[in-house]
Formats: sequence, structure tokens, C-alpha cells
Amino acid sequence: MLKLSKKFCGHNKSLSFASNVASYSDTIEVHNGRGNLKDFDEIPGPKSYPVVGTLYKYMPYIGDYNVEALDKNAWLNYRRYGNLVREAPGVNLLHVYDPEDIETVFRQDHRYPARRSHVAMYHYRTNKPHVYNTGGLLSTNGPEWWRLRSTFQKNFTSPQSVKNHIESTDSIVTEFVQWLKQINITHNEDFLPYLNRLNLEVIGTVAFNERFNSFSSEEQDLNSRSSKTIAAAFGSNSGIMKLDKGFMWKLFKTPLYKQLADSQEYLEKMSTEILLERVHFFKHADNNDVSLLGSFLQQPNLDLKDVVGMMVDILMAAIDTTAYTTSFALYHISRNPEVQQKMFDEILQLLPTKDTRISSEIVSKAVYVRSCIKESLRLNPVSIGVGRLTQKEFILRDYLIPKGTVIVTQNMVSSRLQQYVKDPLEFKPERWLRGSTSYENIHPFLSLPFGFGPRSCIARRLAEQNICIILIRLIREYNLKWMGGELGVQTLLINKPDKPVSLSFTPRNL
Ligand code: HEM
Repeated sequence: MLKLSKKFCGHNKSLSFASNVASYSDTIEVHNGRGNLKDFDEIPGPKSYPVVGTLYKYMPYIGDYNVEALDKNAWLNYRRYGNLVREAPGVNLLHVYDPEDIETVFRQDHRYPARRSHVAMYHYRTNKPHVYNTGGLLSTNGPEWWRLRSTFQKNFTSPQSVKNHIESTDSIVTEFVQWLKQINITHNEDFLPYLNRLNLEVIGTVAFNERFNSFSSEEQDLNSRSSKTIAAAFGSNSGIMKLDKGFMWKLFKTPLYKQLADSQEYLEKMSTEILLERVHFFKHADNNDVSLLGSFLQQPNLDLKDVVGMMVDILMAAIDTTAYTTSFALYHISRNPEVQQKMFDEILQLLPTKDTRISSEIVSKAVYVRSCIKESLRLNPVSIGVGRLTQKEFILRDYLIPKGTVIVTQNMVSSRLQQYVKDPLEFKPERWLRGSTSYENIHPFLSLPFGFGPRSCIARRLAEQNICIILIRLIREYNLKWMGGELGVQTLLINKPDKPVSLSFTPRNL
């Protein structure tokens, strides 16, 4: 039996349960249909010790968890402890697996949904008030987050403004395919760095109206602007999670903190250069500039420090996510010849000749291509799940979850469980196609590759559109075959392919 705090006890006279969500109550002692309400510490999970909590599980030689294999830790946790798993690596952490429970978590979301992540980056930016106003959209919580989100989001999310980028994206992807033909790309090269360059080029144009020319031989050099930008985006992202778990960086500049700071510094310097040139240029008002930056700058009273923060966030959030997602999609498609053939059949109808331009109509008619992306994101989401920091206590199953708990919804593991999906490890895009005999009514909270609610990915439409265009162009040009080993993930905040992306490219004659 658990005594509820006054704050939890709300306005209703009785306690009622809708599925596993409790409503507020005046009652101090709470029961539910399955027995007494239990305390957070009673949730099953690895043993926690004073001071270190469960951090020892991640320590080399002592622990059996690996911070770069969070998917495997999550699977182990699920097998050992079940649907809800508690951890205490310095904070109260709860892993949630069942889609019904995941839905319950998101239904609690506050007006300003919060995440606990990018803690060291927040520290870095808020200690540089001459460059940044805030920690940026990725790391800021509360009303300040909403001020940024509401300022920037309309340019990202309105369907028309996203469609405005189809033409330029298609031109860049076409150029990319020509380049691949020219260099005669083979399976001996890891395709991921190529996809990084492509996505830098696409996001540079879409977001900043800036070409990096990253396919040129000069820009292949490690000291070029393209190479340094790609490295700095990765250098920022790859340390975030380890820094979130650690605390030594608060005492002195650890090598990982230095890597983060150097990477941020490069991205902010480069973004500031682009911005200053554009602000100057903007005096002559370029009405043809449909880039995100162009639309930001048309907003009255916009603070340039907010814009720099947003530009750095875009570079961090766009390049690796899109390149990794495309890599995994190509992995699945190239290992499933029947799927690839169906894709090609659809693409051939939409692009009868290789030089047909991709339009918004073609993107919307590419239904099978889009179901391949959805299916690939089910198996290989960029993030193992979605994080939330609870802002009030609430009831989940039999437990009272305190305010300030870090929740991680384990969508990647759950999306691979038999009880939620048929033949879960098979790549079957048809399961998403209404009207197909293989259509499955999958729980809407099982696969959430872009998160959920007002804090979900600000660029979802744009990212899906870009990947769709890339797949259409690649499959129109080449028959792809997977030449590498089984592809797993290295969990570095986002899930990176753990092996080279090795594809053979056979040109199509049609
Ligand atoms: C396949 C590509 C992508 C995937 C799978 C992806 C996924 C995600 C996820 C899971 C979140 C957290 C959502 C939540 O907490 O509910 C997120 C947030 C975010 N994403 Fe993406 N993303 C992708 C591409 C992009 C791109 C291209 C950009 C920028 C142009 C971007 C910018 C952001 C930003 C700024 C946030 C933070 C939003 C906020 O906190 O309000 N993402 N993304």
C-alpha cells in the first residue's frame, strides 16, 4: 500500500482506472484491480548500490552492459525483468516496453514535454552567452523550449514548405548518382561516408541555401569544409550519451567533453559565417530563397543567436540520422530481391525515363517505397526509443512513477517481439500497406521512429521526403545486392551501422 502525496491527489472523488492509467483522487490509500499500488523502487531491475546506483553495469570488466550496445542491454533487461525495468545510473530511469504502457507515458506528456539529454552540450552553450541565448532546441526544456520550437517549427512542418524542397533535393541526388557512376562505386567501399556527403549537401541546400560541393575532389580532403562539418556533427553526437551518463566533465575538461566542445565550436563558427553573409545579402531581399534559413530571417524580431543555435542543431540532427536510416533501408532492400523488384516496378511506372524529374505527386504515389522506409525504421530506428523526463507523478501498471523520472520507451526491442508483429525479424513492407493481404493492424505506439507529440522530430516530413527521393533515384539506377555481413547497431545516441555498408551496384538498362 502506498500513500500518495497531496500534489498527486487531485480533484476527483473516486479513483478510476482506464486501462492502466489512473485518474487523480482524493483518496490517500490507493488500490487497483491487481492489488496494491507499489513504489518505484519495487519495479524489477538490476541491483542498485549507494553512490554508483546501477552505473557499475556499464563499467568495463565489472558490468555486463555496454553503453554502445543499448539495444542489447534493453533486450537483456526485458528477458531478465519483464515489461517495466528500473535502473539507477545516477538518475531514476525506467524502461518501458509494452506499447500500451508507452501510450500511457505519452498521454501524460506535459504542455512542454521534456527530455534529459545533451546535458554537457547544454552546459557548453549556456556558458557561451555571446554566441547562444539557450542550450538550443535539442537540449532545452520548459517554456524556453516552446519559445524556440514555436518560432522555428512552422517552416519545417507545413506540407507546402516541405514540398518546396523536392526539386532542389532531386537535383542534388541526381548529381550524386552521376558521381557514383563516374567513380564506378563498388562494394569494396563503405557506402556510409558517401551518404553522409549526400545528406550534408541536401541539408546545406534545404536549410541554408548553401552548397558545400562535397562530391568534388577538393572537398574529399580531410581539411575541407565538408569533411570537417561531417566530422564535427559526428563528434558532437557521438559523445552526448556517454557525457549524459558521466559527471567527471563537470569537474574538468575530459577528452570527450573537449571533443564535444571542439565540434560545437566548428559548427557554430561555420554557421555564423553563413548567417552573417546571408544577413548582409538579405538587405537585397532574395525572395527566391526557399531555404529554412531564408524563412527564419523573414520573421520579424528574430534573434540571430537563436538562429545560430538552430543552425547547429540542424547540422547535428540531420546528417547522421538521414545517412544511417538510408543505410539500413538499403541493407534491408538489397537483401530482399522480391521487395527490391516491387520497388523498381513502382518506380519505373513513376519515372518511365531516368531523366524524369521527381515531383510532389511522384513522392505521394511512391506508396511502396514509403512502406519500405517505414518497415526499415521499425527494425532499425535511428534511436532505440524515445526519452522523456516526467514532470508529475503518475501511475503505470501497479507502480507510482515519481516526478523527475527519466523514461526510455524501448520501441526498437518491442518492434522485434513476436507478440506485437508477425514474423518480426522479417522485412515485410506489405505489413504497413492497407489493402494488402499481409496488412497488420500494428499498435500505433509500437514503432515511433520520430518520437511522439509536440516534442517529436521537427523535420519528420522533410527527412521522409529526402529518404524517399534518395531511394527512388538509387533503385531507378541500380540493382543493389548486399555484400557485407549481418548489420547491427552501435548505439551512439543514434544507431550507427556497426559494419561497413557494403553494396554492389549493377546499373539497370531500362
Ligand atoms: C530519418 C531521419 C530522422 C529521424 C529518424 C529523427 C528522429 C528524431 C527523434 C526520435 C527525435 C526525438 C523526438 C521525441 O523526443 O519525441 C528527434 C528530434 C529532433 N529532430 Fe529529428 N530525426 C531525423 C531527421 C532530422 C532532420 C533531417 C532534422 C533537421 C533538419 C532533425 C531535427 C530534429 C530536432 C531539432 C529535434 C529536437 C526537437 C525538439 O526537441 O523539439 N531531425 N528526431
